[in-house]
Amino acid sequence: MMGRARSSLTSSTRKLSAKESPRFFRLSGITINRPERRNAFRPKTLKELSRAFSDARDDVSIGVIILTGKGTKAFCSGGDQALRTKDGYADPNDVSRLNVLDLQVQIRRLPKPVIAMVAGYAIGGGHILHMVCDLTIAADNAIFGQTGPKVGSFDAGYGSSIMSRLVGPKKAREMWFLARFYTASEADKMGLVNVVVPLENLEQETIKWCREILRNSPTAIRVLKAALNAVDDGHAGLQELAGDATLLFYRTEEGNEGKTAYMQRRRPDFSKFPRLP
Ligand SMILES: CC(C)(COP(=O)(O)OP(=O)(O)OC[C@H]1O[C@@H](n2cnc3c(N)ncnc32)[C@H](O)[C@@H]1OP(=O)(O)O)[C@@H](O)C(=O)NCCC(=O)NCCSC(=O)c1cc(O)c2ccccc2c1O
Repeated sequence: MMGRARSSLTSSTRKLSAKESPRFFRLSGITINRPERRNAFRPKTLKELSRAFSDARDDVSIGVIILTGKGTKAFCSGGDQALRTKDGYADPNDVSRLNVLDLQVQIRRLPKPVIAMVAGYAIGGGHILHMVCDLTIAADNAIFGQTGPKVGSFDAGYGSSIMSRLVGPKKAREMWFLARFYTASEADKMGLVNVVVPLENLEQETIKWCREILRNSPTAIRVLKAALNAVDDGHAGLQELAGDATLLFYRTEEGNEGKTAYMQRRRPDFSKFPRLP
């Protein structure tokens, strides 16, 4: 699969072939690498994931990010229950927190599309990670579900609200209250995923979707992601969208005139800029 290995995570960038890849058309693959634990995440895993997402965000040559799990048995089985404490999750000799919540916010607000590439189980906190991604490409062996009420946990944040948006309030109640597992084809019918493909085609299909996105305007996609999240994310969503407006303004002559005038100790001259209808 994608990239070079680190201890519990692989994070790498993968260039498309020169023919189809102008300089700015690249995708980044981030892999949770604990297949022996069905890719359950530890706090350390989450810190590494956060760093990898941050690197991919800051790399202006990266247009799309793929999040996946190592192997074909699981995308992610949620928080490592062996590291669960009374205050959250903790690596040995570290503080306890529910640190996956920070990663969910990071993915949600990252101004590039994040695609979950799911083979095998996407369960518990792992199921929520795929839901906060912008798109989900699922293999036909994928299985989706929450276990919270069975293992004494729940995610009443994005794990509930985004799910309800995706599958509707009745089905979201079913997923959480009964804690059943759903096949890829059931998930497809429920609107939890974008497409289901044979396992052997999963990576190829995901890259195909990335290429289609990469052909389109990065600014349009950036603003659309912020806009599609804005209402649900309240002030934080508005801040993201508003940040995009400021970013675009900074790139205009009008925006630059204000800064230049300040630096040149003169009054700004905005007279030549139209008051658009
Ligand atoms: C995912 C499974 C259905 C897979 O079943 P399968 O039969 O294929 O594999 P095994 O059960 O034999 O698993 C192999 C091996 O991995 C270990 N393992 C698997 N998942 C975990 C896990 N989450 N934590 C620790 N260890 C795990 C398993 O014990 C086996 O080890 P051996 O030593 O026996 O070989 C099935 O594995 C399964 O149901 N797993 C548990 C799923 C689960 O309940 N996840 C936790 C949900 S709660 C959560 O994720 C969560 C996290 C947060 O950070 C939150 C933060 C804020 C709010 C809520 C949160 C939250 O709910």
